[in-house]
Amino acid sequence: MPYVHDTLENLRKSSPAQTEFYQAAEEVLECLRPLFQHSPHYLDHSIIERIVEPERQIMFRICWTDDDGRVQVNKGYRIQFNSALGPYKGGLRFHPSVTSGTIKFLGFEQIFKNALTGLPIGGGKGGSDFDPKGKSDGEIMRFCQAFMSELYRHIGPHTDVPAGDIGVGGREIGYLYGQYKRLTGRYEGVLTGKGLDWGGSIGRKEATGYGAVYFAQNMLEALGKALEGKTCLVSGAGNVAIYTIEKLYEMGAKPVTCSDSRGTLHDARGIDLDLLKELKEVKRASLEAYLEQHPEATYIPAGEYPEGGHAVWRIKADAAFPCATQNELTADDAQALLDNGVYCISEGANMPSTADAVDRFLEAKIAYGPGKAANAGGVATSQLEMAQNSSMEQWPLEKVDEKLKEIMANIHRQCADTAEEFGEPTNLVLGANIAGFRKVADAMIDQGVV
Ligand SMILES: NC(=O)C1=CN([C@@H]2O[C@H](COP(=O)(O)OP(=O)(O)OC[C@H]3O[C@@H](n4cnc5c(N)ncnc54)[C@H](OP(=O)(O)O)[C@@H]3O)[C@@H](O)[C@H]2O)C=CC1
Ligand SMILES: O=C(O)CCC(=O)C(=O)O
Repeated sequence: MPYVHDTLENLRKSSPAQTEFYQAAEEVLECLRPLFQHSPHYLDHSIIERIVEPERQIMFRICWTDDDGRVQVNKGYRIQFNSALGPYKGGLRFHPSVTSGTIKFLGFEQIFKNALTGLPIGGGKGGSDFDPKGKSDGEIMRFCQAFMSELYRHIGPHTDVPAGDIGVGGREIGYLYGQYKRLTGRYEGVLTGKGLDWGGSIGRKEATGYGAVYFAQNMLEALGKALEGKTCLVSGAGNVAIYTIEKLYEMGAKPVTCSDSRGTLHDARGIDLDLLKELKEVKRASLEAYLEQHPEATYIPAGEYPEGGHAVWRIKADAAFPCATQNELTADDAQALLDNGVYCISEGANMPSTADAVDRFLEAKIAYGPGKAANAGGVATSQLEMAQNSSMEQWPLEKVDEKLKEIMANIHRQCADTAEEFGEPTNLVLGANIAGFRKVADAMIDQGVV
């Protein structure tokens, strides 16, 4: 199919250093080949050339003062990728590894993820190369205020609604919101993930992790299995990992690992969730401190596997939940998981498996839920927060959780039905990409050449 090949070639030339974006685009476009055979009109409308090009990219300088009185400078980004289905929606990532390519890949994935939710939200993403680690509360606040001093010009409750991602949680959303309010004088739903007393939705903090577990449950139910009694591997120790672990316990499963950038924690009796929350949400400490209360657990420092593999994926289990970051799970890790009998993978993180790892899972025909489907519960609940803000309401947990369950079941059904329609019933990557693309592409055609 020359169109797919040519578009990828052009991207390779026009985005030379954006390897993660290229990886994400290649996966989506390769999955679309059977769709174009069946529906060539998408090619006549040049949808693939248009969909890989962001509608707008904003890059800006952030100057802030550290606790020693020195002026620090960081880069800020917001990408407004596609608004065919609604206002741009997607998180902000603060991490030293962030480049324009990182934000571009995340924004691209967000288009299809948001489409799969069935809610009226377009795709966007943003962030900075600012490193929150080791910074005081005052430094975090001054950085967030400086970041918002530029961002506020580009966002609004009906244009672009940012939220959290790596390095951006409730504390940062609070400082960002305060500065938006100061600059604009408006109290409105311009960010999601807000505090529950000032416009936040009950259940948003938990939603990405809970949603990834609901997605796993949907995949297992289709196979006549359940999560109850299963041993589970979780990577990461942040927002998504913590609430994945919480929901796994509620489902009667046993999560035995979590990890951070320094290493992996393995507690064969099950991770002590209260202690994990205290270490990560309150003290912002390293996982090693867990051993002070649980000396029988093991801590494996990162770098143990010289070929780039990760200890968290080398432990015998039934299901795995990658919840840390992109490309954290390599082909060797995938093989180790398969060799150890893992038959269900639900991705809480965005693009955590390398392309080769995804191929191994698809070849093995295990239950594999790609991030853009499995972790969509977070952004979906953000849209529920927007709906509550618009109507000046706050819904009870039961209502939010019921909707989240329904949305995740719907996403699973769409992915599975579309995979079936295109003759690969176990391939939810194909199903997610075609189902998400079709919604956005149809809306783009309806709205003309803009
Ligand atoms: N928050 C949300 O609602 C959503 C998040 N996601 C995705 O989920 C993933 C996790 O996000 P979230 O939990 O919010 O972020 P947090 O910042 O809360 O946690 C991130 C976790 O991942 C670890 N981590 C980050 N980068 C690396 C790295 N390069 N190597 C090893 N470990 C790393 C961190 O360890 P350390 O603290 O040591 O850096 C930390 O434990 C990301 O891929 C994000 O895009 C997807 C959908 C929604
Ligand atoms: O809640 C949101 O708006 C976005 C969450 C997010 O960044 C993601 O889905 O990757």
